[in-house]
Amino acid sequence: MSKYDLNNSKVNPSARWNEVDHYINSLLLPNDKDLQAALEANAEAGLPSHDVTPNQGKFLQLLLKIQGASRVLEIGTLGAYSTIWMARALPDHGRIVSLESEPKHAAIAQANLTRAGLMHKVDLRVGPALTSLPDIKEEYPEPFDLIFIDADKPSNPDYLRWALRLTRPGSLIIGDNIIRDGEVIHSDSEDARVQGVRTFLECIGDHPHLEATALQTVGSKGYDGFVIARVTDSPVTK
Ligand SMILES: C[S@@+](CC[C@H](N)C(=O)[O-])C[C@H]1O[C@@H](n2cnc3c(N)ncnc32)[C@H](O)[C@@H]1O
Repeated sequence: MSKYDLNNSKVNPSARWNEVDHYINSLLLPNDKDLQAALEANAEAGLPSHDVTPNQGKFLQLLLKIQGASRVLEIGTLGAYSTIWMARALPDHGRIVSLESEPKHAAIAQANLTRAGLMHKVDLRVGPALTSLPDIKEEYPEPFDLIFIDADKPSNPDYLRWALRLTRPGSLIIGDNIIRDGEVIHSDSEDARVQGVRTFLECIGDHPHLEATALQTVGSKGYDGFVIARVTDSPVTK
């Protein structure tokens, strides 16, 4: 019997998800020393391993390229692993603004971005995102092409309100970690992160100018998923 036989109750399916991620990555992803160095520096500094997986980073990078994005906003930098993936997809004049509340995380992020030669494309702001966002609106009058929301989940409904102010028809808004091991379906959850994600998804679903879907994912970081919403110029029929 294969060790991956899911009918075998002794098998942990996450081992299979992990190995499939490794298989996919070995075939499709670049062997990038700066991305690897960023993960190593994050671990050495004791940062939580809450960065996107390599194949998710590549997915974000492809979305930026498909979107032709040159102005990107990220809420939740951590050690800038996702920032590096996205900054690599920007044109020469492109810019990614990344918001991080923890000074220690931001310092590691800055070192990782500097090592990767990307600091000239990144505006890294330290402080609670809800404090930084009004300044961003003042300083960046042009709408963002893509916003990646990946910080404290209870604030996701507020981040969505800001994202709608900072985008234009055609912009993409992406939210990470919205499945949460399936906990998202529990309306009576006492987890503020689950409730934040549920309200976020409900606001997206109710908004007349957002067309969206959410995908469940499995992989080396377990069972989770993301939502992708596109801002529309005319109301969406749902
Ligand atoms: C999931 S991690 C981000 C991972 C990163 N996007 C990546 O994939 O490499 C979330 C980050 O958001 C930061 N964060 C939490 N609350 C925040 C807030 N109110 N404002 C800004 N950043 C916040 C945390 O300190 C943490 O570094």
